[in-house]
Amino acid sequence: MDTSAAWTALASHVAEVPPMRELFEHDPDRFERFSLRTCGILADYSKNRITGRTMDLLMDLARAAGVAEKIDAMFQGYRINITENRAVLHTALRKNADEAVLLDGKNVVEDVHRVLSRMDGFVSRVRSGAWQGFTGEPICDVVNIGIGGSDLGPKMVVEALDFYRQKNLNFHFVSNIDGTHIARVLNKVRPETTLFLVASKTFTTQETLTNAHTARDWFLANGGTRDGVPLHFAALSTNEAAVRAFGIDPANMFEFWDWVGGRYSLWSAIGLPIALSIGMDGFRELLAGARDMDEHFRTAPFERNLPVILAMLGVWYRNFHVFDSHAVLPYDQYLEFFPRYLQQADMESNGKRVARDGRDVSWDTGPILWGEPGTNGQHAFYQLLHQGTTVIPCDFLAPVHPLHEVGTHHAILLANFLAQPEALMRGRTREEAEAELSVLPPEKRSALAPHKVFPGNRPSNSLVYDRLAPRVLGSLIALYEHKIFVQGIVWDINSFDQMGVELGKQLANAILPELLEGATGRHDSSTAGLIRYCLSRRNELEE
Ligand SMILES: O=P(O)(O)OC[C@H]1O[C@](O)(CO)[C@@H](O)[C@@H]1O
Repeated sequence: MDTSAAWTALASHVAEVPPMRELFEHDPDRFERFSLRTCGILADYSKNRITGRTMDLLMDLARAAGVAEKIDAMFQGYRINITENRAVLHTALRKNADEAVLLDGKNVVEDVHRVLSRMDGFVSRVRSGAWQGFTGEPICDVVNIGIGGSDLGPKMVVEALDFYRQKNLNFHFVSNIDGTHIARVLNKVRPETTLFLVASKTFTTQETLTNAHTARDWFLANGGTRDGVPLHFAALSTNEAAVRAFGIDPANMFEFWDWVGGRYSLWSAIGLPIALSIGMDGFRELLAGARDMDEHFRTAPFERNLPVILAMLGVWYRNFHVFDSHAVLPYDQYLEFFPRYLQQADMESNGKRVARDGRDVSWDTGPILWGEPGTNGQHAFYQLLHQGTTVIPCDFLAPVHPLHEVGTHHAILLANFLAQPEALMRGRTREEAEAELSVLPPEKRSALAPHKVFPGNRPSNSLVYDRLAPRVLGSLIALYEHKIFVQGIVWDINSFDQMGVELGKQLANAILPELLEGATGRHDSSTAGLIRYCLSRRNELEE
């Protein structure tokens, strides 16, 4: 890849791009040239270190990498997850019922809509109160037990769409094996009125099964009856045998399939908490928003294709400027968990060091993704964004309209949302800093001025939508999914496995019996020393 003509051209082009301040001064139409409106989102990418030529070269690279062919292959259900020999068909989860996607000759869209209608029935019974617990009371609390993709997606969306939540239902998400997590939730709910959703694609994940057992034990120890278990436990999974073995009736299981990656699963039965919260119509709107973005991604020319543009800008910074990290900064409190959700989507997908053919890559792959809602982040880490020695490309997101009516908050929020990218781009020169300090005596002025200089030329994208609603949220999530996909193609990695999470799990499984039995096995001196310390301190603390 890094020896291709497109790559080489980009490498020598880096030095040709003038600072953004200059580019804006010379081109009053820069916003029009480098912004795009699609699927309810206005994306302004003009505050990037790009010229028209940069974008041409980036699109050449996308073409050379075979992005168009790979998009087709994904949508058609080819087994592009080569290490697991699986299709990657989360896009089929948002197809209309009259569409078809064939996998091994079977139309998977029929399966998708069969499960959607089962979800529909369940959701309306729970929401209307027709679904009753073992004492005849309706459900008030839904506890989703899952981790990774079986937690982050539904949790992020339930929180993001809390405005639309049916208010007599409360949602809780338990993921961590740290017993504190489930204990704190169980303290807040009653067995009579709680519905547990055990969400796990594989139904073998240690954290989820341990938490699910704890929940069931708590249910039975607090008045719940064995006959009541089916009224309070449902499973969201691909693994019917394991669901049965756990003791959940398959009648209470909402199915999905191995062609849905965990981090792409919120559109499947894993989205049941979302549907319970906002209703099935709302869930279908979320799917429709993703479908809008799928269509845009599948059909728009690269030059007007938002996921491709954002992906290639990311490649520009990661590979040609060697920027390590990328910040996602929603100026929308409802999107509090969006960066955390994207961490799995992006870093589990593209945190790879081996190319599809098994050879080590000689180029950088996925960045570190992180972020926090604005304006909170401004008072924490923005100092580094503006004046640190490292450059961090940012995505700023904001709604034009809030979903509340409290005072002037939204104008203040938007002012900050608009000012931060401007400040990052413009910076402040030494002359400007000195001019601001003109009231000071010259020696004080020159001592202080360097500290007030902002280098500027720091890139960002601004994404604006009308107001956070299921449809636009669906589009936003799918936008990032496809961005990640395109980058994986350019980096020639398999974005759909996650083997990097295995080794730690295996070693933890080896250490667990040592902790339980109080013995230390064969480890390096550091790990052995830590195990010995924990064992002896534990004994001392328990005495
Ligand atoms: O849904 P499951 O099978 O419990 O897996 C949970 C998570 O664990 C992983 O396999 C590894 O962390 C993720 O990819 C997945 O989302």
